[in-house]
Amino acid sequence: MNTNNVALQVDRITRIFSNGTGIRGLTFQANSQGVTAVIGPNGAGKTVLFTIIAGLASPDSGQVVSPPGTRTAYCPDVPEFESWLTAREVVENSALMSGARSSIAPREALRLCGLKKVEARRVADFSRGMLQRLGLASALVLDPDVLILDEPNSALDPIGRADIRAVLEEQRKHRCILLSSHLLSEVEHLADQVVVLNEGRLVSSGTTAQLLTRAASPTWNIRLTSALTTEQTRTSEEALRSRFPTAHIRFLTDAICRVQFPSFVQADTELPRLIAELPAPLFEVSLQDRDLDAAFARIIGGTRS
Ligand SMILES: Nc1ncnc2c1ncn2[C@@H]1O[C@H](COP(=O)(O)OP(=O)(O)OP(=O)(O)O)[C@@H](O)[C@H]1O
Repeated sequence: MNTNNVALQVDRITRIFSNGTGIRGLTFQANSQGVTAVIGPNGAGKTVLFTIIAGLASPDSGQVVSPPGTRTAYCPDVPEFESWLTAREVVENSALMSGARSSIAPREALRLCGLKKVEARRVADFSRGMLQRLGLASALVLDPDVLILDEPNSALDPIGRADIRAVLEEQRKHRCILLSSHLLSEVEHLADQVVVLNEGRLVSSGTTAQLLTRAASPTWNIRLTSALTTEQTRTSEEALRSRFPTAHIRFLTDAICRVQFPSFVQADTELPRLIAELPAPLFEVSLQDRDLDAAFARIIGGTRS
């Protein structure tokens, strides 16, 4: 393994439960700085994978390799704490457990995670969102090289999500962050690398841009400056379909033509030619569904058994 920039090498990890579910032969690596997101539908195997990487469970086979001395912290989706402790005591205890001088002091971690005002409150009255913030604060003071966050924003309101995103944007510069999330817009903002699991298998991985390009069957709406007659849309559709046989071409209205190409590569060469052959001048061209949700649906849709 090239240890220079790699914090984590997940090597053919398999864990199968007696009911046949689990994870199978997962292999990927994560860099020392940056965010690797693991995404997948419910039951895909994200939590099983994370607990193995964190050393809380053992795989049936395969291994997780990290440089010697790597410190790992794992934060479950809704962490549990002793209910009689205050938020500050929880984070201070966590800092004590780290046994090392952390680069983030407890009070700073509480502030970063938006808990300064409630640091003296007992966690018994904390909401799920506040517990998620507290879980992250407790993990940060451990100063981990690998920070594993299982759905860190599942219980957060939009302000909470923005707060945590800002914390992770800063923390990604210092450590390897491994996170899972069903909020793909958050993943798209944060992740340098995305690993897609489905039914326990790795079905795709790469940068967000690579995933979007690979999974895409890109579609454009082409709006014309003037409306066509019914006869014009019919003959134009026929002519374009015979000139561009691999594209799906359909007039949605008398002034909007929808075109879908099998790949971006093909669209790069064919879309300008197709626009030049339309029977009226162009008003605008807009790319449809260019987000991770759409790519994810296509990746998962294409692998469901
Ligand atoms: N202790 C266990 N015993 C039996 N099956 C288990 C156990 N833990 C997990 N599984 C199964 O392994 C599969 C993966 O579960 P996991 O919790 O990792 O999914 P996930 O991707 O985290 O899902 P979600 O998005 O719903 O949190 C599921 O089918 C689950 O039922």
